[in-house]
Amino acid sequence: MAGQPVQKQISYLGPEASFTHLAAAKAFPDSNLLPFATIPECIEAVAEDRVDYAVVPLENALEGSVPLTVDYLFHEAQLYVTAEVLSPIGMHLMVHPDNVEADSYEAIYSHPHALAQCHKFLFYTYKNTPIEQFGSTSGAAKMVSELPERNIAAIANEFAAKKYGLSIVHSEIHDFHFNHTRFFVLSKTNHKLKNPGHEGQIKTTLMISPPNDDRSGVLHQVLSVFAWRQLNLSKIESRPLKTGLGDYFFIVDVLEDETATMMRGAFEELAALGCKVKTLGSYYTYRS
Ligand SMILES: O=C(O)C(=O)Cc1ccccc1
Repeated sequence: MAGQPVQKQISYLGPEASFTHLAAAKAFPDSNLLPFATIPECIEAVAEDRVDYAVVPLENALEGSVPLTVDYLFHEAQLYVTAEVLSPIGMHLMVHPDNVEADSYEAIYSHPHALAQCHKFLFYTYKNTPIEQFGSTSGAAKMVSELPERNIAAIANEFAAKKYGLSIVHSEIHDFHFNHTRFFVLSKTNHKLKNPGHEGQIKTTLMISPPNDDRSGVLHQVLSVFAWRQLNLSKIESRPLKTGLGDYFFIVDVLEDETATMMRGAFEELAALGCKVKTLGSYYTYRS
C-alpha cells in the first residue's frame, strides 16, 4: 500500500520466548520476528535473503562463546554484524502445572549454555536426574508443556513459563549473579543499525588467521599492531581453524570504527604480516 513503511523481517533462534527472542524484540520493536529452530537456520535465512536481519546468541558471560555462531560466521557465511544486544539472563526451573507437586523429574531439558550456567544448582539439587540438551530454552519449555504425562522439567526464562503455561518451581537458579548474554544482529550488507537506544561506544569484530608458517611471536606481532596505535581491544579469543590440531584463528573486538585511519593502518600492517582478516563490520551496543 502506498505510504505504508515496509516491515522488516527478522529471524531469531526460537521458538517464541527464547532469550534470543527477547533480544530481537529489543533491537526491532516494530518488525516481524520469525522464529527458527537452529542457529544455522537463522543465519541461512538472512544469507538467502528470506529475512533482512538474523539475531543469534554469540557469547555468555558465564559460559563463553556459542561455538556454532562463531564458527558459522567464520567458515560458512559472509555476513556483517550491524548491532549487538546485551541482555541479562535469569534461569528458572519450570514444570507442567500437573507436576508441581513432584519432587523428582524424569529429566531436565534446556539449551547447553543454560544447563552449564546452572551446573552447581543441578549438581546439588538434582544429582540423579538426567540432564538433556535441547536446541533452545524456550523449545524445551514448549516440549514440557506438550508432554504433561512425562513429568519432565525445563530451564528457561519467565516469559517462556508464561507463554507455555508452566509453573516455576525454582527461580534464579544460575550459578553466578552476573549472567549476561551477547547477541549479534546480522545482515548481508555492512552497515550500522541506528535504531533509538544504542550506546555511544563503537566496536569492530575481526576474525584474524595468522600466517601458517608457524613462526614464533606471531600473536605478539598481531597484538602490537593494535597496541602501538592505541586501539583498545575488548576481546580476544581463539577458535580451531579445523585444518589441523594447533591451527587457530583469532576473534578480536576493537573499540574503534573500521573506517578510522588507525584501523586502516592496522589492516595494512596485518596484511603485511601475512594475516588473513575477515571483518564482520562495526556496530553499536543495545542493552535490554
Ligand atoms: O535458548 C535460548 O533461549 C537462547 O536464546 C539461547 C541462549 C541460551 C542460554 C542463554 C542465552 C541464550
